[in-house]
Amino acid sequence: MARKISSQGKVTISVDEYSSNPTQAFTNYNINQSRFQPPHVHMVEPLPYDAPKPAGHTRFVCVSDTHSRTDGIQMPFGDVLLHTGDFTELGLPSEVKKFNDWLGSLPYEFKVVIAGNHELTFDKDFIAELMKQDYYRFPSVSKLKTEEFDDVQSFLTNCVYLQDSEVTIKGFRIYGTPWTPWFNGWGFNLPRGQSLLDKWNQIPEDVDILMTHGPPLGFRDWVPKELQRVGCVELLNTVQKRVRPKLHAYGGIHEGYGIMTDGYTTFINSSTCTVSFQPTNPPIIFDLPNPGNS
Ligand SMILES: Nc1nc2c(ncn2[C@@H]2O[C@H](COP(=O)(O)O)[C@@H](O)[C@H]2O)c(=O)[nH]1
Ligand SMILES: [Mn+2]
Ligand SMILES: [Mn+2]
Repeated sequence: MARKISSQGKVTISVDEYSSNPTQAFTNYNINQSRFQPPHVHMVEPLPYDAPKPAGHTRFVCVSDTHSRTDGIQMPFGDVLLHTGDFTELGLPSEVKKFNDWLGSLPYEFKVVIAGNHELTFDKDFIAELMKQDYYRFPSVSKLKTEEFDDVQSFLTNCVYLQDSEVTIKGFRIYGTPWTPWFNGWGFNLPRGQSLLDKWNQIPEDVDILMTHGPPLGFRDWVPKELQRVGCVELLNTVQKRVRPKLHAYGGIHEGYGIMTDGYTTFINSSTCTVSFQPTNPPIIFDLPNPGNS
């Protein structure tokens, strides 16, 4: 059982027995708990850009994984931009500045951004380790001088940058966190299981919108070339059993672009880039009723 309720009614998530094998966890949850079955769980058609925004709603524009390829993206009308990481290829200061200029050119009232595994310079422990190594896995990063990237977050002047932190915008509590399951040793990678769960445990209850870089298990997390699900099992349990946001926005798995619901939370994988890094998937818009509007 991946969830416990304390005498104070607080839900505690524990590490799932199949945490390290998400494909197996998916099968187990499906067979034993019908966790991914209709009618509650299903795909959702994206809202057309010309759909009128209902009164008393805020329109969110979700993008992710733009990977320094923003030039041709047609941005729709909306109120709040949510970018869920991998806005660069390597987190180079020049890329971050270019991304920030692009943000500055967009008309949204608010813009909220998290990092992904490609924002190497944003992960201070990762970059410190990289600088110690005498072989050059990422030559253009390794040749940077520390003072060029030390304060890289400060280049993001045209957005709110979240890193294991939250902001309230238009009454919505929005929490953002960049961590993803270890894959090829990039930034913000952690082993599946307790290490990632420790990060998810920092997400407060009552968050309206959760921004992560990668997907939870079972919701737009399929990697066709490997016939595998790669979403985080502990993230799924945290979202469905403890935090229960209205919107979970992410990217990370480019092939998983699309929208699903479990009947309560809407899951949006808005990866702009395809698996071959072509920036052809359009931003996804989503309307939420303003908090306090009944
Ligand atoms: N089998 C896995 N494949 C993964 C995982 N994370 C990412 N990927 C694959 O790489 C691309 C691009 O990701 P990026 O972070 O380099 O932009 C993604 O679309 C997947 O095909 C993983 O954890 N396991
Ligand atoms: Mn990516
Ligand atoms: Mn990524």
